[in-house]
Amino acid sequence: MTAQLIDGKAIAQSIRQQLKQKVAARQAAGQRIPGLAVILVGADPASQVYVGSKRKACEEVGFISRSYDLPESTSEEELLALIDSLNEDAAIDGILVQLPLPEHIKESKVIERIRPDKDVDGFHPYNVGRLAQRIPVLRSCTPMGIMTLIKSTGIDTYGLDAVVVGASNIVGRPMTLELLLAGCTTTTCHRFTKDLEDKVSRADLLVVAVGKPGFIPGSWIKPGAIVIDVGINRLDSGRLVGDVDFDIACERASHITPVPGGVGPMTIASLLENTLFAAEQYHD
Ligand SMILES: Nc1nc2c(c(=O)[nH]1)N[C@@H](CN(C=O)c1ccc(C(=O)N[C@@H](CCC(=O)O)C(=O)O)cc1)CN2
Repeated sequence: MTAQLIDGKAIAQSIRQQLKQKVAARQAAGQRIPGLAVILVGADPASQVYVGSKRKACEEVGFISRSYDLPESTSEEELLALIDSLNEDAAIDGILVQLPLPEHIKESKVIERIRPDKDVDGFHPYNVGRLAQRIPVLRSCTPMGIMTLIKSTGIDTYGLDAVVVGASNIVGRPMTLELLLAGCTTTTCHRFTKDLEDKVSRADLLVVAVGKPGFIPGSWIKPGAIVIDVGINRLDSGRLVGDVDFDIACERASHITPVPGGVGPMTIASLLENTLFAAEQYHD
């Protein structure tokens, strides 16, 4: 078997195209243009790339894009004060603070300061709690994008055995909640999980978000499984690879996401979808 590639780059592009048309229609109807504020603290090179892509995508669909590049030395109080002012800014529908933050700033405090109706990252405990209670509103971008990719395969998720490897707040935990909502029997694996191979090899649907190149050997993949690789690892050669041994996994899986061009672009497409959602549902 050779797996079918799930083309996140193409799907994300089509979402951006649809959003562009919706924004143009709002403009033609004399409605307000949605606004997204993107905050970067420090100069982490990967974060700079991701923030740059978010701002570019924002402008491409016609949103108002506000950029705040703050020095590494920014205090927690200064960042919270900026969030307070954006919370009250009527032109801004979404506030995104790029993670990770410098160590002297407490992430949970920053996330909780963003008003839940402007939390387009979907990280606020209110929004994660809504997802946990099956009444999602603003959903975490990477898991939301992954659900769009899975839907694009046309496969019915009800009753599938799903395994999520990684239990971060950004991906693993909200991913588990999304899959539960989609009717999967879901196992979340983490650093204390015993016999990972046993869990992974039973997965009809596998999501891996660990950040270690080749962490999951291809031989562990259940024949016919759907494999979603969230990892983005840059090798010394400069090549980007995922967390799954792609070549062997391709021989066993039915569907697989590539790295790059799989989950990454969907994170950004979901952020834009959330920003329009916030404008329409909360601020119009
Ligand atoms: N506030 C947030 N911080 C972070 C998030 C997030 O959703 N919100 N997620 C990750 C990083 N991330 C978004 O910020 C992200 C990662 C990767 C991509 C992407 O398009 N990747 C490309 C490859 C890009 C490259 O050349 O390096 C791909 O996979 O094709 C977009 C966004 C952590 N922080």
